[in-house]
Amino acid sequence: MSREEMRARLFYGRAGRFGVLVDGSSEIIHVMIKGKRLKGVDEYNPLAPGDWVELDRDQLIIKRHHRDNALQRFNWKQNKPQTFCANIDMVFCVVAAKSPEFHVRFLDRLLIASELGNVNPVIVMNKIDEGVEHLPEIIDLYQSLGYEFVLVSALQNKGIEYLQTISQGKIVGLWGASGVGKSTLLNALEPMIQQETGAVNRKWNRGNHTTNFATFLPKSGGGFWVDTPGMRDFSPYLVHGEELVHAFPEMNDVAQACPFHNCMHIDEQECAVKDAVEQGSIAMTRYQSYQKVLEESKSYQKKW
Ligand SMILES: Nc1nc2c(ncn2[C@@H]2O[C@H](COP(=O)(O)OP(=O)(O)OP(=O)(O)O)[C@@H](O)[C@H]2O)c(=O)[nH]1
Ligand SMILES: [Zn+2]
Repeated sequence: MSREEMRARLFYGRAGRFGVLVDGSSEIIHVMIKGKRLKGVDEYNPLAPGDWVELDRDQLIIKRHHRDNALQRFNWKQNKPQTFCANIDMVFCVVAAKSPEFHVRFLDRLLIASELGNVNPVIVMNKIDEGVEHLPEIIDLYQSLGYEFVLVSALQNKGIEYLQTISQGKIVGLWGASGVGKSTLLNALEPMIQQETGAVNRKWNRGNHTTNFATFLPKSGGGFWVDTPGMRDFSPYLVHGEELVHAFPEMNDVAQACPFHNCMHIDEQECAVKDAVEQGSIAMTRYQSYQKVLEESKSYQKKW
């Protein structure tokens, strides 16, 4: 790194202006990308909260550093991948027990995108005060896959301390469908943040991009919360169809036994994954999630 260049971390941004913290500094400065476009990056948003960037001596962003991980989806409106945040420690996949109605496929999509993005997911089921009696099988299934499944009520302050404990000092993303209670949860997790959240959002999320960007919010005791916009539909972004199987912990090993080494586990005559689904060792709902996500990715991928 030359003396003129500075490494900085991006905290928020929108409409071409980004709030960054330069290494060694404690004050956020507002900067832009040099020439408005980052070389070689063709994404809906070239930069996301959590990105490490390089600034030149005029404090213009000239480079995005390699990402260790990222939360992404495919943005159908823009026909491009969209990154919510990068370089985080874990993500809470937030679902609601009853309202909005719990959909196993939506949860799978959050998990798939977390796995594809190389971010460790924790399933957080909120609004358990509305009842979970219909859900024990679901909880069993996801626990058997190795996922942590935490039951909470943001409204009644249940399970909140546990979430605080497991996320102590970490950078934690929150994502989920619209209305599952992410904002309420964030306020329960971080009562001090309440006002600040509003202030940051008001300032940076004005206009018609309101629902599209994530923001880093400081946690008491170190680390950050990364609040993402509520989503109505959600498509994990697949660079190649082949990578999808790796997002399923229960399929990964089984797939090694498929006789065709390019097996996509869909139409092939012999397939270890399909056999496992028939035998019940892979849940049908999970396989259906696999099929759907693979199928829809074909419409934005030119070739496999
Ligand atoms: N019963 C119950 N309701 C809750 C709980 N947490 C949140 N809610 C309610 O759910 C509704 C949606 O909560 P929000 O926090 O706005 O949800 P959100 O996920 O941030 O929604 P978006 O802004 O659309 O992403 C509100 O009416 C909350 O009061 C809970 O633990 N129990
Ligand atoms: Zn197969």
